[in-house]
Amino acid sequence: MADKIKNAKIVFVVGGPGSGKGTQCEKIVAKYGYTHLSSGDLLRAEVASGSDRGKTLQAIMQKGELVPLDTVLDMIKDAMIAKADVSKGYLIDGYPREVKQGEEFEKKIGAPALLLYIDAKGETMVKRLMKRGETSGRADDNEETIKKRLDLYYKATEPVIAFYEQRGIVRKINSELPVDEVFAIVEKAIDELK
Ligand SMILES: Nc1nc2c(ncn2[C@@H]2O[C@H](COP(=O)(O)OP(=O)(O)OP(=O)(O)O)[C@@H](O)[C@H]2O)c(=O)[nH]1
Ligand SMILES: Nc1ccn([C@@H]2O[C@H](COP(=O)(O)OP(=O)(O)O)[C@@H](O)[C@H]2O)c(=O)n1
Ligand SMILES: [Mg+2]
Repeated sequence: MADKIKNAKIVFVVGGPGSGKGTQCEKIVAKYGYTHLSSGDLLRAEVASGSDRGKTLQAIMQKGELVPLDTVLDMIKDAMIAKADVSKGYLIDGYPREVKQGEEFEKKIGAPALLLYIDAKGETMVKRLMKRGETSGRADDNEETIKKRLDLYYKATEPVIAFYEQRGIVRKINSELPVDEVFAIVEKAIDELK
């Protein structure tokens, strides 16, 4: 089954909480028709299903901690296979969260062609998430959990960027700019892929 996705273009979208990953992915989908898979959204869907597994996940996410690697990877892989026949490429949003997650993804699925590094200042991310929290209904968009997510991002996820920089596939995107200006930079990076 995994053979089907071996030749697909894979783009990792990495950045801190609230940096704007989801916002840019939506725009990429609209222009390029890629399949957007947000690992956070997949996990939230499992929570919403009310399953036992969802209950365990909810407790972890509420604390801003990382869900076990195999759980997330299996969900992403299943979702990729489900879209294999129609997909022009995949946006893997919010994964890998740590270097080990990237290594396992490559073992089980394949190598990314590009890593979009969505970069905003810590204070900007906190501000955006506090604002989003007014309406998002996300249990983790509160001050305490945001701080933990941010700490974990700097500790565990930033090394992912350094890891893929050695391969020359990282494109750093300044997401302090207005959304459309950010997207103009994103477009250049995606166009280079073709
Ligand atoms: N000014 C500005 N605001 C943005 C930009 N991108 C996103 N935002 C705002 O920041 C908030 C967070 O954006 P998301 O796209 O949900 O961020 P994310 O990186 O997917 O966040 P997580 O799902 O928490 O990982 C949203 O409410 C957006 O309105 C941007 O480029 N510029
Ligand atoms: N690869 C992933 C993605 C999300 N998660 C969990 O899901 C939560 C929300 O992820 P997200 O990508 O939607 O949001 P941010 O934390 O990036 O803002 C994280 O804080 C983690 O608890 C995870 O453990 N592993
Ligand atoms: Mg998101």
